[in-house]
Order: sequence, then structure tokens, then C-alpha cells
Amino acid sequence: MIAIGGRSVVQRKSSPLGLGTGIEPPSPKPGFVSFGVSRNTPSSRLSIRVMAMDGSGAVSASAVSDADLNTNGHAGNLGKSSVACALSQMLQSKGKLSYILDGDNVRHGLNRDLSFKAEDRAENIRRIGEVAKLFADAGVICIASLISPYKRDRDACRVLLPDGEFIEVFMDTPLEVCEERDPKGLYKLARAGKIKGFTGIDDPYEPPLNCEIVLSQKGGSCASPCEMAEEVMSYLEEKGFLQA
Ligand SMILES: Nc1ncnc2c1ncn2[C@@H]1O[C@H](COP(=O)(O)OS(=O)(=O)O)[C@@H](OP(=O)(O)O)[C@H]1O
Ligand SMILES: Nc1ncnc2c1ncn2[C@@H]1O[C@H](COP(=O)(O)OP(=O)(O)O)[C@@H](O)[C@H]1O
Repeated sequence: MIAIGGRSVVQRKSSPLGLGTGIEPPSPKPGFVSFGVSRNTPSSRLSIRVMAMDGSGAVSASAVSDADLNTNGHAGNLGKSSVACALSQMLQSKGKLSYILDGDNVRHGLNRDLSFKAEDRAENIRRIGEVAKLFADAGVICIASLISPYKRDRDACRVLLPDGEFIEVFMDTPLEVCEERDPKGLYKLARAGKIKGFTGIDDPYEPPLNCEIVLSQKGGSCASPCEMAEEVMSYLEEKGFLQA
């Protein structure tokens, strides 16, 4: 389970199943993936389906190593969704089916009854873990893009899957970088006390101690989403998940 959450919904231009249409962004920055990103409106949510990391497909399970990748980090704006999408596209290019479960997106549908209280975050992650397991059972690589701030909730997802098939990716993006990005203005609201219990501000994030992959800023600059997705691909390659 690769969990990467976010407010943005990525609509694939195409998918292995031919589902989903996207809106090309004007001019992607170097290292960014060129696929459509739209806000989490009801209509856009409906189109984030089936493909390879943001989607899934019907391929014989034996042809695809199933894995559950969970990308998390201490707060929003880490770049979870961007890495999820880049990874999805890379998997698709290798003929691997995947599906993205983005926390912010799922919270508009399956998990719309849940708040950001600790018990609701736990339930959010539990449900996403169970859905990811179903994808894995079908031979689809499921990328879950979530903050998942509490270790206990992440560990509960891990044990749902066979050993080695839950791959926890920690995006260790500095808080100040997340705050600077702030495309939704949520950090500003949280700093102003207008949102309570915001991860990284007045709600805790428990960093993983034994995750499979850490994507961290090296030196003074942050790697692009594609570069980070490449790191995940290298891990998958090394572990044999990308074999035909
Ligand atoms: N209080 C609070 N704390 C943290 N995040 C908040 C909160 N309120 C809203 N948001 C927005 O919700 C997105 C995180 O949803 P998740 O489902 O990934 O969170 S969690 O795993 O249940 O903790 C996250 O979106 P991303 O930026 O995509 O991570 C936030 O923008
Ligand atoms: N590696 C990166 N370098 C620079 N900006 C980034 C990077 N990754 C994401 N961003 C930008 O940060 C913002 C949040 O990215 P997003 O992938 O939605 O994060 P998250 O899903 O963690 O909230 C977006 O405006 C995105 O373009």
C-alpha cells in the first residue's frame, strides 16, 4: 500500500482500462508529471479511478506482484499526491496496474463521515488499509497517499498484508517547506487558530522508525516528485515487484 493523500485529484489522461480523462496542466515544471490535476469537487472525484497508481486494472493477478505502498508524512503539502501520481505513471509504463487511494479524496466519499479527531483518523486509515488489501488481493499495486500521523494506525495496516507487501514511504519534507507551499491556505488558518488539531501545528505526527523508504530533502533543495518516485521504483525493482 503506497498511501499518498491530498486535496488534489489526479485524473489520468488514459489508463490501462481506458478509463479517466485528464486536463493537461499548462506547462509542468521539470521533474513534475504531466497529468491533469483538479480540485476535489464531486465531479473530479468521480473521475479519479482505475489505472496504475491512481487506478487499477484487470490483469491476471499472477502477472502483477501485489503490494501495498503507504506514503505518509508529517503534514499536508509534503508532495504525497505528486509522488503518488508520478509513481503511478511509472508503474503504468512498466505495465503494472496500480490505484491511488488519496486520503483527501477518499474523505469526500467513503470516509466523508470522518473528522480529524484521533479516533476518526484511525478509522480513516483502517478503512483505506482494508480497501488497499482488496486491491492487493486482486494483484493491483495500491498507493495510499495519507498523512497517517499515528504509528499504531500504520502498523495496523501493515499486518493486514503478507510480510514485505506493505511498503511504508515516509516523506520527510520540512515543515517550513510545507507551510511555504500551502496551496489551500490551511497552514495559515491553522497558525491563526482557525483550524484546530492540524497535523504538524497543534496535532502530533509520529515519524516512522522502521519504514521501508524515506524521501527526504537533500541539501538545500527538494527533489522533484519524479525523482522521488524513481526512488520508490528502485525499491520495487530491487524487491522483484516489477518483474513481468
Ligand atoms: N486538522 C487537519 N489535520 C491534517 N490535515 C487536514 C486537517 N484538516 C484538513 N486537512 C486536510 O486533509 C488532508 C489529510 O487527510 P488524510 O486523510 O491524509 O489525514 S489522516 O491520514 O487521516 O490524518 C490534508 O491534505 P493533504 O495536504 O493532501 O495531505 C489536509 O489538507
Ligand atoms: N517535490 C516538490 N517540489 C516542489 N513543489 C512540490 C513538490 N511536490 C509537491 N509540490 C507542490 O506542493 C503542493 C502540494 O503537493 P501535493 O502533492 O498535493 O502534496 P500533499 O498530497 O502531500 O498535500 C502542490 O502545489 C505541489 O505542486
